Amino acid sequence: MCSKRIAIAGLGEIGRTVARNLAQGMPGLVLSGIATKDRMKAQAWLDRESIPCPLVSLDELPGHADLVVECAPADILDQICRPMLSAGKQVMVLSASALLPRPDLVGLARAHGGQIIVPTGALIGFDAVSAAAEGTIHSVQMVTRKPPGGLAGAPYLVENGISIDGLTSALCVFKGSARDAAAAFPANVNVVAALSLAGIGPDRTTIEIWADPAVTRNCHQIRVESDSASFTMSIENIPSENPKTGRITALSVIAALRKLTSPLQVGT
Ligand SMILES: NC(=O)C1=CN([C@@H]2O[C@H](COP(=O)(O)OP(=O)(O)OC[C@H]3O[C@@H](n4cnc5c(N)ncnc54)[C@H](O)[C@@H]3O)[C@@H](O)[C@H]2O)C=CC1
Ligand SMILES: O=C([O-])CC(=O)C(=O)O
Repeated sequence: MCSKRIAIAGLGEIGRTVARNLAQGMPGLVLSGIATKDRMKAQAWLDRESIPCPLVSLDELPGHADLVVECAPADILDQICRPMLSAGKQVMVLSASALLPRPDLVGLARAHGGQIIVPTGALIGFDAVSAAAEGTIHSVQMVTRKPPGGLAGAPYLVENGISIDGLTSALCVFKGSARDAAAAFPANVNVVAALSLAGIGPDRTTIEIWADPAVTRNCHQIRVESDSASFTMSIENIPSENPKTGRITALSVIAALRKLTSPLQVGT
């Protein structure tokens, strides 16, 4: 049987870990292409890691892959998804915040037999949330606490003149819907965007975001009330070299990729 060809768009924190794992060998999957901004830097990294893989442009991805892992800046989500979905292929989307204002991409997938897969990423418990969503979920509330460096530069902070430099105690910088949070913090709370898609949608899912100098991890707490169960989940993510991104995110992608071809699937 032919292996499923997996390409990566964005060779940063997540992309490099996924590339390394695919290159080391994952049953039924093969690393087939990488699209990156800086080709020279990417080629030097591939050489150092002894990973043979073609570097391709974003519009060449459909010719090289059955599935693209999108782990690039949010503003190029469209450029990655459109060609793949129009060709009836799959995209695993990490920039979930950028997906919320683009329901047309789901329409495109539907029209052409393509698929968008949003992995659990840096969060937890999408199995329980999506199971509860088969019944009636009354509310999904999330609280995120990050070290200030994990929120630095977010558009909402800049536009509203909110300084988080030199904080000595926790500051609530945002309270509102997942939809508004995703627009306000596009590179910081993809987690709540993904959670909203698993559950009751971006307008009914709520989040508080705290800049907290007392934490060293990206901490997320979720409370779900539904007609089948009430549950509280929390995760404390160790930041990767990119302080915005928890280390577990790339591992979630690898686990989701492994499920695509595994003879045993565990979890919803
Ligand atoms: N869903 C989730 O749970 C999570 C999602 N994310 C999101 O995943 C995405 C990737 O995160 P990281 O790997 O940490 O980011 P990163 O900043 O480390 O890597 C992004 C890479 O994309 C490359 N890039 C820039 N422009 C490009 C272009 N035109 N074509 C191809 N590549 C380009 C950059 O050079 C960089 O290497 C981000 O949007 C981030 O916000 C991050 C953490 C958790
Ligand atoms: O959602 C994100 O973009 C990243 C995040 O909170 C984490 O890694 O814990």
